[in-house]
Amino acid sequence: MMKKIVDTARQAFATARSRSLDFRIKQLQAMKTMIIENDSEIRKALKADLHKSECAAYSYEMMGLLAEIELIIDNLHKWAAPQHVKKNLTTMGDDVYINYEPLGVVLVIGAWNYPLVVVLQPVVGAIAAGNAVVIKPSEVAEHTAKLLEKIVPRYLDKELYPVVNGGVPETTKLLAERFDHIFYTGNTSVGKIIMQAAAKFLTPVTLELGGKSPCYIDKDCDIDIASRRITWGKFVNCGQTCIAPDYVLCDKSIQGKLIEKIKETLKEFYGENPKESQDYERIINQRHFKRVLGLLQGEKVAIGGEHDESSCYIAPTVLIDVKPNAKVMQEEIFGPLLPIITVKDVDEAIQFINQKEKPLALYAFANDKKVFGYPCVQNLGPDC
Ligand SMILES: NC(=O)c1ccc[n+]([C@@H]2O[C@H](COP(=O)([O-])OP(=O)(O)OC[C@H]3O[C@@H](n4cnc5c(N)ncnc54)[C@H](O)[C@@H]3O)[C@@H](O)[C@H]2O)c1
Ligand SMILES: CCCCCCC=O
Repeated sequence: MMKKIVDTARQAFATARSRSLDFRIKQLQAMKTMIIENDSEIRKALKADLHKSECAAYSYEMMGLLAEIELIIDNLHKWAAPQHVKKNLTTMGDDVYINYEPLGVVLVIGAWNYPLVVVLQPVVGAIAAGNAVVIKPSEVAEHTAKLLEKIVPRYLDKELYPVVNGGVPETTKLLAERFDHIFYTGNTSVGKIIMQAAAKFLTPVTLELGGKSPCYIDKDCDIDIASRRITWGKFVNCGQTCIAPDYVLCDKSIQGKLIEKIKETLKEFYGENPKESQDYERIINQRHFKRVLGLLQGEKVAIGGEHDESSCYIAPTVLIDVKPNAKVMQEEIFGPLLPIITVKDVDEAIQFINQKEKPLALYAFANDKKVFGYPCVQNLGPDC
């Protein structure tokens, strides 16, 4: 079955219809229409999968996707045009230019945490570049996956852009086929499996993986702003965001104020009881609920800690006095737990981070223009 789907996409690509810029733009316009016409179905699916609010569904999933489609439609003719190249001694007798060619059949494998945008955004790019695309949503976000399987063929070319649903066995079978590019979003262990499968055909890959994203707060920076931005970045989508601040490193003298400010901000964002807030998401399933709860065991809770297995609810939780070798420090948390570890200065913070795996993202709140040799990230989250 997988072979048939990929062969059909390859034959459709061979007809060259996906190469025409007008065709690509029509497909992208159709995807835009699909999102707009199925707005309420999409919001329902995201609610069922992750308890996303209407506002979160639009702001974090649909808005970026629509903006990306519009940006590409507006610029595709310019971006896809051959680029002039200056001649040199070896090319002086030739017509010299760079011509952009589609790769062929692309496989897009998505993750469950932002199950619409993480799946469709790479598809948008692959269509714009003239490819056929086999679309594999995450089975973990089952409502969104089923919805994509239902609506995509109603709007897009069915042969060029098939949606394949299923779990590990189906994805494994898909990966046995030859693709011309694989775009995978998900955890690092599976990323290695994807890269191995691609290596068999020397297929190039794009791997959007996870990891730890430390946050450093200097004692002389604006704690109100830092805690507000960290609270947003950490607890949006119940901590299930690839680049969510994973843990905080700060001076002991500011820990108390930081906790107090995070508490205040949580109340403002989610009210007295986040469980009753329409704006607070849920852990995707019981397996991940148990995994996150396992990271909480034995740790000292400064805020939150409440949980309810039947609804996969874990309150926004801040942990203190966490040991550098605690379990919660060993793996990407991917849930609403925020450990705070005190350090005496930025050098100790750097040393701490360098002992661990290379961070995915690094957030620094400091008055210095540069920390860790990089420009400071000052704008995590809404500045309001
Ligand atoms: N860098 C980014 O842009 C980005 C964005 C979102 C999520 N992520 C990362 O993704 C991770 C969360 O996603 P996840 O991995 O739990 O998602 P997941 O469980 O949905 O897996 C991702 C995809 O891999 C497939 N898959 C799973 N196991 C497989 C196997 N053994 N062989 C072949 N295919 C397999 C699944 O079918 C799914 O389509 C986190 O680490 C997060 O940081 C990264
Ligand atoms: C706030 C939207 C972020 C989407 C990032 C995807 C990674 O998890």
